Amino acid sequence: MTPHQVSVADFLASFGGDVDAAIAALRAHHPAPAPAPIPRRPRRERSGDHIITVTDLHKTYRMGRQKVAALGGVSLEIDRGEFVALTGASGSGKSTLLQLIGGLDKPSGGTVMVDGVNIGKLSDAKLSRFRNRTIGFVFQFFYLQPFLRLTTNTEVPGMFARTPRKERRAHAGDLIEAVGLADRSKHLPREMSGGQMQRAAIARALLNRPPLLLADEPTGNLDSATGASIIELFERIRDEFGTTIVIVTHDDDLARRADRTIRLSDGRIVPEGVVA
Ligand SMILES: Nc1ncnc2c1ncn2[C@@H]1O[C@H](COP(=O)(O)OP(=O)(O)OP(=O)(O)O)[C@@H](O)[C@H]1O
Repeated sequence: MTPHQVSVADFLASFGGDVDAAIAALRAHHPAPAPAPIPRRPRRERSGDHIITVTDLHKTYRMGRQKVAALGGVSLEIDRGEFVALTGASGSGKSTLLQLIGGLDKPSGGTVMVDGVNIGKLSDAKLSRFRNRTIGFVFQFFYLQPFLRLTTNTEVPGMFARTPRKERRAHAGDLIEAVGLADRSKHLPREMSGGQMQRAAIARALLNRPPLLLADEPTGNLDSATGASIIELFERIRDEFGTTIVIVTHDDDLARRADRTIRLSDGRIVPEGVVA
């Protein structure tokens, strides 16, 4: 034994045999390293195969006599397989734009094409079928059914799509595993953490194998480490399933991870390179 080496027994004895005190002293001496920042992935080449084309989109909300112009002529294209972050100050129109792309609300003017379909031309029934097949939605507050266990919660979009029970159950199981919740499949939402509930909501959004995933502040209700794991999950989904992902976010870490950021200001897109 060199003069600098001390046996475990001697080391413990110097704490009067108190193991917890010895561990605390070791931790203080070697603090846990700070989590490594998530490396920035190289920006992808755009394919030019547009899954979303928005042209001169306007949205004005009317509240009695008052009019609020939420979007004032937005045009954009998003490629198949792209991961895009919509950013901008509060009230700049991000959620409104996401809702119009998802067919959850009607524009006051302009068109939205998703997967080759002009969604403004669809009847309500056709739009609802189209949405269920083509778009997965993820929200800040998860919106899981509180009384359904994880497997059944994940199956819900398949019930609306009339997918045979056996098939949708098997796919729900695969997705639950893919989002890292295999050991929680019998849990109710209240028996899961916020990060686990968001993973569950993401698994559910993917059940009908939609080519497009829209997420409104998906990390808004999570701490930063949990948020980072959700960002990684989105990247994996984009890479493994080729899903196009569009996210509204205030989270700079999340926006930096996207292939492209589209910034809104007062209901319009800020041209790249311009400081809003
Ligand atoms: N249902 C509504 N009725 C009336 N005005 C609305 C409605 N929804 C949004 N607005 C207004 O439209 C504008 C854009 O709102 P939107 O929610 O799209 O902004 P946002 O950028 O997503 O904001 P935040 O980051 O705060 O969520 C805001 O001025 C808002 O007050």
